[in-house]
Amino acid sequence: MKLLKQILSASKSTWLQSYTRSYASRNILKLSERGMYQDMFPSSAGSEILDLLNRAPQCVYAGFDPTANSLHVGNLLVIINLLHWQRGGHDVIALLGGATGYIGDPSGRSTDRIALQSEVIQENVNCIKNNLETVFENHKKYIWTKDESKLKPIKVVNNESWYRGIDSIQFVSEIGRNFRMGTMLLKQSVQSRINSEIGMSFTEFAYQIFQSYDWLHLLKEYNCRFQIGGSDQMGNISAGHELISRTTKQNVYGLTLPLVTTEEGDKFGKSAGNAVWLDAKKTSPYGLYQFFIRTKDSEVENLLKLFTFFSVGEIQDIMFKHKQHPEQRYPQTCLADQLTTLVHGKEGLERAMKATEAIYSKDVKSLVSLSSAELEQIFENATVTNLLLSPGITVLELGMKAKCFPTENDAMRIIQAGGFYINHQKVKKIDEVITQSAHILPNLLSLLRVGKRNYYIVRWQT
Ligand SMILES: Nc1ncnc2c1ncn2[C@@H]1O[C@H](COP(=O)(O)OP(=O)(O)OP(=O)(O)O)[C@@H](O)[C@H]1O
Ligand SMILES: N[C@@H](Cc1ccc(O)cc1)C(=O)O
Repeated sequence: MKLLKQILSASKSTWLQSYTRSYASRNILKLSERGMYQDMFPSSAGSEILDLLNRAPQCVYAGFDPTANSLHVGNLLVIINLLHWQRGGHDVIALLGGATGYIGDPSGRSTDRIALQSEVIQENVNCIKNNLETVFENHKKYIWTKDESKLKPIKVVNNESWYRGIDSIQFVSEIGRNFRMGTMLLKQSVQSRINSEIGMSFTEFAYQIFQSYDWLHLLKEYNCRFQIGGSDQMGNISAGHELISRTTKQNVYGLTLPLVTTEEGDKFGKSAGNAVWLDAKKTSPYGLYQFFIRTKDSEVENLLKLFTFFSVGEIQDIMFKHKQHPEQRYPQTCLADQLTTLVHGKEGLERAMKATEAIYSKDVKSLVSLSSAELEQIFENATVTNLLLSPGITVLELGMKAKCFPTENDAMRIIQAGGFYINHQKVKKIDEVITQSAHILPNLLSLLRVGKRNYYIVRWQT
């Protein structure tokens, strides 16, 4: 019983003992009026939780497995919920699954995950840590309008740090004993897999034990009584609740959030291949901004409630304004502005606005300040060609070399009819000579357009 005794007697760390400040609203359950919660565990614990929240600041955690080198918009909802806890004066822990990343959470998956190499896991842990810290920092800097010192810093922990020293025989013998096979088998994540043709590995079956032990560890170390996660985490959260009930006298609680889905109803996930990423190298600030700008009118109020820090009253005002002038897409702009700022800071928002202008303003000035990577990201469907700037090359030759036209006849007809643009400027003369000063941007690129929206990028080699 050494392992259990050790963990049960661990001293509470000091950062949780400084409950001196008082906050106006600690009641995190109030967020249910914004549609923030899907489920609560135990389901009858509402008044108990309310009592605890009102009595003193609490500690909450959410975990993120390093299955990719960036978090995404689905995870962002979990982060935003953590931020609400922080704003309410509570202690927030973000757990990086440096150990659980080797095991693989079966929740919501139809097949076993491919095992990741340790260098990949390490790299992913670093990237996700960076995502989390950036969002919390941007929130403090740009969105939280009150006294900065009132936000307690988040604590980022990696579960690899406590599994490293644990003996596997001792773990199975002491912790495994508290799990009943029948209960484990009944979990949705197991049921959906066990009867399938491919089945499920023991490794993934055992995942719930590790997430449960994490919670027990955090409870002992930091008095962490709350765990949040997407609704696919309910099975793991209830397993943790059971382990803690069996081994301690303490009550703990889980809250799950609705899953953010695509229009087709699929969960946005790291490994599902449809993610909108928080890392600017994977989804540019412009891409993130546009993702929220494209929100349908029928969904935008919902997303404002879930993803922003506007009060319910402010959201009603925004929607009222929208009813007067729906064509202005005001709620979508509020959503995109706040979330781009949260993820990429003010500078990221400026980059996104600059890119939007580059596409919609049709002014050459809007292209001049963009880097080559930015231009290629904005016009992501454009064909990119590398060309040598040979003296005397004409508009017609350029159009052909950049693969803008199928035949020379088409090229001549379209250019002379006014359907060809270089850097947003119409060019009609097929024999006009291309020069660096007139047709090439300072970043040695030219943006060609045929018709309204067929873009081609030329990277010039001089
Ligand atoms: N689309 C989503 N909507 C809401 N929460 C989500 C969504 N995707 C993930 N989460 C939540 O984010 C937390 C971290 O999840 P995790 O790191 O495993 O990401 P994931 O995207 O689900 O990864 P994977 O696709 O590899 O399973 C979990 O609580 C999970 O439920
Ligand atoms: N299982 C979670 C991540 C997680 C990992 C460890 C934990 O202790 C908690 C949560 C997921 O895949 O979404």
